[in-house]
Amino acid sequence: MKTALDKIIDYKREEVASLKIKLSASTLHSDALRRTPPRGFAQQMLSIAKTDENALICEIKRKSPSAGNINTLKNPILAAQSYVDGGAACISVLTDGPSFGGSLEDMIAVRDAVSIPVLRKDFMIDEIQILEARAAGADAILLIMSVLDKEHALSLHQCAEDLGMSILLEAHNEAELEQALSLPSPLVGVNNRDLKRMVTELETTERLSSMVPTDKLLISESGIKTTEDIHRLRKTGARGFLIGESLMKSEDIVKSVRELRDIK
Ligand SMILES: O=P(O)(O)OC[C@@H](O)[C@@H](O)c1c[nH]c2ccccc12
Repeated sequence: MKTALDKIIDYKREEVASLKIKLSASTLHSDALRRTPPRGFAQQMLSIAKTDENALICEIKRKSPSAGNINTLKNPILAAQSYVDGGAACISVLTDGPSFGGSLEDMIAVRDAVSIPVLRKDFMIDEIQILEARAAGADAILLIMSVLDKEHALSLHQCAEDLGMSILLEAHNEAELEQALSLPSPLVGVNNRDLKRMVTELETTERLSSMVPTDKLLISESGIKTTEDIHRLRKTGARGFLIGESLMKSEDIVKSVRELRDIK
């Protein structure tokens, strides 16, 4: 049986095919090169982590296959500004439409409104999506190891790096983490959510953390709700945290971000 993730990748292939009909890679490439250089996403994460503080990637997320509707969010800029005011290191914007209700326009609006680095969060399977991301201003992309073999991951990594972008590598199990660690990017995310089974367990970061060497930044992703969660995850050495749903549902986003950032 096809998992939700398989279905997403099926329609991503169609999206990529129609993007290639609509826009040529060379046009997107020159648009991407004409942009001012990316803001240093990795640099920002690493410099905060070095001070032993929590480097938060706060996410704009309208809905998801696991949670359903999260926040219909008329204006993603307001949430993004609250993330900045609360002390987020960086912002992630989900741009997938069918499953997450996002769009590239959301990312563009947020990137224009803030001065911290912004990640375009989508399911990257082709270089053209990376060119499109940079042409739209994105500073960083996510590469999900469970949908890419090593060679494919390496070529997408190279493409992003050539454009000066940062790369967040995502793993959910030992084999995926091994693959992520073989790539140059220092940003290694462990997703607590199993995208195939849609189960979220903070134990995932606890189990995998010992594999991550000290020259990489361990970023715990998904299912983080409370300061207790962060306190618990810090014991694994994680200093980066990717948080979406709980912040999108918060009544006072600035306060929530600040609390999650300050807890030790
Ligand atoms: O909303 P949460 O549980 O705080 O999770 C945020 C983020 O980790 C999650 O959106 C995510 C992590 N990796 C992904 C890959 C695709 C889509 C979504 C994701």
